[in-house]
Amino acid sequence: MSQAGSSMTAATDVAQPPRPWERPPTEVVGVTCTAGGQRIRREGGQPLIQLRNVSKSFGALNVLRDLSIEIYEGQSTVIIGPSGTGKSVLLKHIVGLLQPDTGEVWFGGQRVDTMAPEDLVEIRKRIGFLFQMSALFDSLTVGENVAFPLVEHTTLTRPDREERVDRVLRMVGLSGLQAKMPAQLSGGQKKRVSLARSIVLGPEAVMYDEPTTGLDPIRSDLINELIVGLSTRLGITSVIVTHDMVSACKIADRMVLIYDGKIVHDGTPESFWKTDDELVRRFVHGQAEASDLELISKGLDDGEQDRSASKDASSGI
Ligand SMILES: Nc1ncnc2c1ncn2[C@@H]1O[C@H](COP(=O)(O)OP(=O)(O)OP(=O)(O)O)[C@@H](O)[C@H]1O
Repeated sequence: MSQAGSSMTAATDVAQPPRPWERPPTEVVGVTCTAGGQRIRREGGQPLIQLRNVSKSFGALNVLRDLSIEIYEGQSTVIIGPSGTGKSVLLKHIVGLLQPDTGEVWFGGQRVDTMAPEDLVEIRKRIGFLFQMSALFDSLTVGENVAFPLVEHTTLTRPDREERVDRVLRMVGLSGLQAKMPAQLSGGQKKRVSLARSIVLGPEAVMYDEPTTGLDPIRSDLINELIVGLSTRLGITSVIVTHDMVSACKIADRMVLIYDGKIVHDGTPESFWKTDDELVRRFVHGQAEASDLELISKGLDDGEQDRSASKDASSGI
């Protein structure tokens, strides 16, 4: 009895840790940006891609708001931001899959958004696009999937195509899988086949839309290494949309945070972890906003009360 009494006293004396929304805003929690290791964040060359004052709405939804950005040759630029903030929409503007309501999009000194469809085909040969889903043709073999852009856009002979397919499959660590069907591959292998297809035409730039989504940490790391390798060894300009902060730290020479259709922070990954900007800190540390946490907490309180009320009712109290 006395023991129970003293432990109760001790429990009330112990200072309780602050609840998540009570944490001081400047407190650093979660990961730091060490995933890049010894990687040197590279300066880019000339601007290869430019969005100038781009605005884009879908009905009443304003997605991009007067957004301007220059993406530099040879650099890996990682775009981060909350879901639905327009990151994929931005990538689609670069390859001419979407046109801005106002503003301009340029690639390699050519204006993309007003380009005739036949010229756009030429631009798209210079830009690889790795979609969120692997988007492989299920009825074609791995080799046929990777060769597809060569059949569509080149006059290479079959042996030359096969030689090129072999080469890119070797680059992504999948040589010998030409005859497999996509259904026989793991998620990570499908991504790599898709990446091989994106680079088979020898593009100057590759757009990656959430390349590691759905992959385990080891397979994600393999994709990250490939992205870094393609950029540092082949000089491919990369634009990567991701929610994965570990990947972002590893891949990025430059990171850009889009919030509410605008760029709110732009710099090296390290600058994101050092900044005092509350919005940026919450995003990179994966901290929900206090107002959302309070709402969830209130909802859980209600749920708890409902549960104990229904337990009381079923036990006849
Ligand atoms: N073709 C379209 N027609 C109508 N609405 C669209 C279209 N494309 C995108 N949107 C809307 O624009 C908003 C931004 O979409 P987007 O895919 O760019 O978001 P995101 O930042 O990439 O999000 P996530 O991180 O969840 O992938 C979303 O609300 C989406 O529903």
